[in-house]
Amino acid sequence: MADPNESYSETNSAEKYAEKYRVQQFPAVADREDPAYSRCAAWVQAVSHGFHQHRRDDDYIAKTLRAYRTDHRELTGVYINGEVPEHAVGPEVPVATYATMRKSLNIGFGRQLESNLVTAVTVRGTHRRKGLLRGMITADLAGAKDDGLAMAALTASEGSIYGRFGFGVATFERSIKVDTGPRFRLRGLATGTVEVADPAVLLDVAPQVFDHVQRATPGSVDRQEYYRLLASGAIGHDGKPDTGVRSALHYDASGTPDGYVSYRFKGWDAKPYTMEIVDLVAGTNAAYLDLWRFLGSIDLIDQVTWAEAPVDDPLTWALEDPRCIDSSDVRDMLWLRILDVPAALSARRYPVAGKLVMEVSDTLGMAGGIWALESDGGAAAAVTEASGREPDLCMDVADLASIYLGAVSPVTLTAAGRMSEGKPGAAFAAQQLFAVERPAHCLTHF
Ligand SMILES: CC(=O)SCCNC(=O)CCNC(=O)[C@H](O)C(C)(C)COP(=O)(O)OP(=O)(O)OC[C@H]1O[C@@H](n2cnc3c(N)ncnc32)[C@H](O)[C@@H]1OP(=O)(O)O
Repeated sequence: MADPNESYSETNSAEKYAEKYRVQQFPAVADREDPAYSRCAAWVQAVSHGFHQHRRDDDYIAKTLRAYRTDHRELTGVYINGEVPEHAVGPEVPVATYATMRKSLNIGFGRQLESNLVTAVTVRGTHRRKGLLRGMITADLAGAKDDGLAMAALTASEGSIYGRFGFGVATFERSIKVDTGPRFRLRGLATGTVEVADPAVLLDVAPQVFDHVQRATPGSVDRQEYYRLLASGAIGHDGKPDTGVRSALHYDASGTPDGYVSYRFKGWDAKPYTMEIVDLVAGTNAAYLDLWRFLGSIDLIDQVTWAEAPVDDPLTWALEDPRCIDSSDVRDMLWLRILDVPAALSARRYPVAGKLVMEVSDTLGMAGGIWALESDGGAAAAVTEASGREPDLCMDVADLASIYLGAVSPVTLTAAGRMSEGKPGAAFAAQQLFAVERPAHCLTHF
């Protein structure tokens, strides 16, 4: 990794504040006897503060750091140099936090690209807008590129923060409420079996089932340890075991689990009576529909809600009455940042034959240039440096990230004035080149 202090001091605002702050980067430590544990514990408290959550107790911190350790998270903290005012939070608590872990991203047709996942970005309100985020993120992206990674990814708290750092929205999600009353009927018949299971089995089964999704779904990001804990009820959003979580498994014809749903009853005070999906992971089309058949059949329940539903959802087309779905809050989900354009383009498979010369601009100066992409419509694609050639399509690196998984159309980005065509029809050609085999969707928040 690049030295965070070095890149940090390269930015103007950082130079100004270099004397006031110091940046430390360290791995997550889970052993309470380790002298570095308390630094990690203070870091977790700072993240909770940054996201307006409760102060964390020792148990929560221990569980969190165990999960972080499993994911090999690297933590960054920015600390005040010297004294803090009397009674203020101590200098051992960072004023800014940032973390990374490395996981696979499915980039279409089963191909996986190791990516730098950015998470837990916070800057204490009393130190905001002094360039602390800019310092941390530019150092980290440069370090990830130096390590040979072509891609960084994050999920954003606000849509206005990360475009300036070259991130573009690459997948979407929506919230749905599904009326499971008498009009809920799916076309066709169940092909597998669904059975209720002890949620604890998901500690083992959830990662196995998710692996099917990871291999089959463009846009999917391999999951962090937290998810199997969440799905099994071992940890709720407050860090305590969630005894309200229930689960059901879907079995294929051979009796192997290939899907699961974790869900929670919202209580007799919440009308209409509602089952809330905690996690729904289906490795096959059949598992997905059968799990919905099961959810639609739960007695005494009027509706099922899911906050992480796909936008292009087979459920809509499987329902005899698609208006059973009340959909809201369609929103950006996965943001990508291409660190190395030729490496990212070469990693992809393109479903049609074609040639495209792309000019990519990058205000951070990391990944700009002109490249020619030539695909034979099969497994092979050549990406060559093409400085001096007339580009067919010009774009910012954030827009290339948006079209990379096929979920955003270059035709739309051209209409929006974000891309420009040097050759008429180039945006449509790019749309066909960047298409993937099924709609991109990411079930992993991080
Ligand atoms: C991947 C994740 O973890 S997403 C979670 C992000 N964190 C949060 O939302 C928690 C609450 N917010 C915060 O902690 C902070 O306000 C942060 C992290 C969003 C920004 O940190 P800061 O140190 O204030 O940002 P910094 O000073 O480096 O600003 C860099 C640039 O981004 C801009 N910027 C920063 N935050 C925002 C924002 N919320 N909306 C719009 N622009 C922003 C700044 O104006 C600045 O622009 P410029 O360089 O063109 O002048």
